[in-house]
Amino acid sequence: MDSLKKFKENKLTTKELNDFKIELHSKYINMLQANNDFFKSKEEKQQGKIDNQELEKYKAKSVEAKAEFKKICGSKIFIDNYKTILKIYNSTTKKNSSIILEQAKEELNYAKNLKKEFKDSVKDHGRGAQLTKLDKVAVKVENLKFKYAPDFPYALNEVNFEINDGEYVAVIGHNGSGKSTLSKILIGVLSAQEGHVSIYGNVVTRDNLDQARKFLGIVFQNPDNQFIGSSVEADIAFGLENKRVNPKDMQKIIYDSAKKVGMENFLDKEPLNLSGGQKQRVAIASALALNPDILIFDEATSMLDPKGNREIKEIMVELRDKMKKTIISITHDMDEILNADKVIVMNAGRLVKIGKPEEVLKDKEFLRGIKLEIPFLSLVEEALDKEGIKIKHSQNMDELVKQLCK
Ligand SMILES: Nc1ncnc2c1ncn2[C@@H]1O[C@H](COP(=O)(O)OP(=O)(O)OP(=O)(O)O)[C@@H](O)[C@H]1O
Repeated sequence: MDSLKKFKENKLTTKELNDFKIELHSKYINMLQANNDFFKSKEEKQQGKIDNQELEKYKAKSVEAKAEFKKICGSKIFIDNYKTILKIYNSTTKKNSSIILEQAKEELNYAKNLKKEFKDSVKDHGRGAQLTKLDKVAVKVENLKFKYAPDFPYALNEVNFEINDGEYVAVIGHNGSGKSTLSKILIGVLSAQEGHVSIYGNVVTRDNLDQARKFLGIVFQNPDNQFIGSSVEADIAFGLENKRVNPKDMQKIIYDSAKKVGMENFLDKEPLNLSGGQKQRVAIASALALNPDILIFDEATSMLDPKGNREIKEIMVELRDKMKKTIISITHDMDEILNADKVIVMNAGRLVKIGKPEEVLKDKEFLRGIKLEIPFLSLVEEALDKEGIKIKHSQNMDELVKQLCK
């Protein structure tokens, strides 16, 4: 049988491969969560809040989650497929002419590496990229198209945008508009079928993905499942240890990163006893320790109470203003767009608007039409405008009040 035919018979479909990557990601997150719950229950047991039986339940859940993660890493559909493809690939003599086979090997190699990389992708960014900055544009997305499977509709369709170095960009859109898909592509969990992502002028490919990721720090939605260490200090240290940072330098890096988010007095605290906002601050400190240029906040405020939500938004602004970081915030929270330099509006997989917040907010009917809520502040500005009171766009209520009281 020729190798192409053999390959076609053995190939994972796009859908199977994408499902595998997503499942792997989700099992990994579950494992972290269960691990944290177990840590927390140990402390609660010491404090006499729960009994041994309860503690054992948490332990069992954590063991189960670890086993599930291991299971998916070694899942038959994946390993068998990978081995078969490799065997066919290795036995074929006309490697150069067999482009499909070459692509298949790459694709499967990539998926295989994911299990190694996932630990890193959560904690381990910005470790001094080896790729050179070739451009002032931090992130450029060109004609990006992505489908979860060939017969599915496009989850992303001809998406184009640029994010300049030092810019704060909010990506908004109703459920199903493509925000999560875009974020998964930016952090390299999924790869687009068409189009490119460039980071500082480097087109991201499978070969340089790991290096390109070093420019990125990521803060996820759920503050609880981003911890690995048993104290704030250990947690921030985790990524540094992985990068084999000289232990002599670590103390200072940990302290400085914690200080940037106002957590320097919490270094010996157990992360799970912190508030949601504080946990997210530690997650930001862990990312900052590796000095990434770009920070992606993936719905990072959505599980926080109003205080935590405010804290994190303020930190995002500070990171841009004081540390000149590029901020990409993928969010449901329309209020957040007021802080941004640029807003990207997604709808049904397409980028439907891009511009400064005041430009995007001009067309309120359009935003309402794609089921987006207008920020309260803009409604106030609109009402004032109708009364003939002209004011500049404000980022928050304090600014608005100041303008009115001038
Ligand atoms: N794993 C998947 N398999 C198949 N289709 C998917 C998968 N994940 C998302 N989709 C589809 O892709 C499209 C974009 O979804 P996506 O999750 O990126 O949107 P979103 O804007 O992040 O939505 P939400 O705010 O609800 O998270 C939707 O039509 C969705 O149904």
